[in-house]
This record gives sequence, structure tokens and C-alpha cells, in this order.
Amino acid sequence: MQLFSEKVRLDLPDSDIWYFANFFDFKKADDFFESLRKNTPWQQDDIKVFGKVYAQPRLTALYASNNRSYSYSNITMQPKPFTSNLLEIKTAIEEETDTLFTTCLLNLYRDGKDSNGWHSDDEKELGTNPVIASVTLGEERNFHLRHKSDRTLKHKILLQHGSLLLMKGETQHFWQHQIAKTSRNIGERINLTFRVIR
Ligand SMILES: O=C(O)CCC(=O)C(=O)O
Ligand SMILES: [Fe+2]
Repeated sequence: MQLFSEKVRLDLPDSDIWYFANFFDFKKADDFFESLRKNTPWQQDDIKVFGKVYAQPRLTALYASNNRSYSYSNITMQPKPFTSNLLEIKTAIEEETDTLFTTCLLNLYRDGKDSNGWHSDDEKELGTNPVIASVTLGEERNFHLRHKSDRTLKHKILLQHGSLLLMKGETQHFWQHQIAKTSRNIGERINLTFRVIR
């Protein structure tokens, strides 16, 4: 199913980040997009930022092979059991990364106004040095990285349809990431981030 996938390590200090451009071929990625778009129970939660309540600027869903919840930005999500599509994606990624993932957070960016603000994936349930495997389906978006203490260190990478971005090691200690809004007239993007929560 998987074609040869070129694997590139980002040349950034204090990080261990890998990019696989065509992890899934376009046909496979199209099929996953259609199915996940239609069959996922997308929800929009409220987040609290400095005491004010906002609708989160994207839709989400949580799946897991256990019953562990995931909490971030004052939201606690309870997982649903994995579907066969998600298990197929998870298995392909586990083979590549030698990691057994328990949990997948899905994000749906409906258009360029949807976004994901600067953060690290450093919630305590992820443990130290978490492995985060992030799949992009649909519209491509820029993924921005900035170093937490040396703000001159920045990088952006265009996450393409069918790609896999892998973050591990000390990356979350030293770097933040975001998906910024864009005024370009763009389509929907689904992002899946596989994580380990025990
Ligand atoms: O959409 C993306 O590529 C990033 C998602 C993300 O950073 C997250 O869900 O923690
Ligand atoms: Fe993240």
C-alpha cells in the first residue's frame, strides 16, 4: 500500500523531527480523507483563554484503544474506540516509527480561518519526550516551529496531502508549533496526531 516514502530530518537544534512527504499515496490519502470527513463525529469545544471563552477555531474528535481522557486548553476529551480506517492508518505509522500508539486526536480545519495557536504537546499524560505522529489529509497547510528560548530560531514546513510529520526526543521541551490562519481561499484539512497515553 505504501509507496517509497522519502524521509527527511529537519535540521533544527534541540529537536528530533522527521518529514515523510508521501507517506500515503494520493489515492489512499483521498480515500481516508473522504471517509474520515464523513464518518467522524466532529465537535467544536469552547476554550478558555485568559478567562474569556471562545469557540475553538477548528473541529476535533478523540479516539483511543484505552479509556484515558486527554486534556488541553481547559478541555477534557473522552475517547471513542478506533474505527477500521483509523486502525489501518495507525498500523502503517506504528510500523514506520516502532511506536505503539494508544490515542489519536483528529483536527478538522474547515478553511483558512481555522487554526491551532502556538503550543507544545507537553501535557503531563503524554510523559517526557513524547512521540507524536501527525498525518495530513486534504488541503496543505504550513506548520510553523519556533524555539522557546531562542526566538531567532524559526522554521516552517508545508504539510502535504498524505504526509507524516514525526516529532520525538526533546522536541516538545524546546519548541512550540502552530497552524496559523491564512487569508488564502483554501479547502478543508484533516490532521491526525497519534500519541501514547497510558
Ligand atoms: O494540525 C496540525 O498539523 C497540528 C495539530 C497539533 O499541533 C495538535 O493537535 O497538537
Ligand atoms: Fe500540537
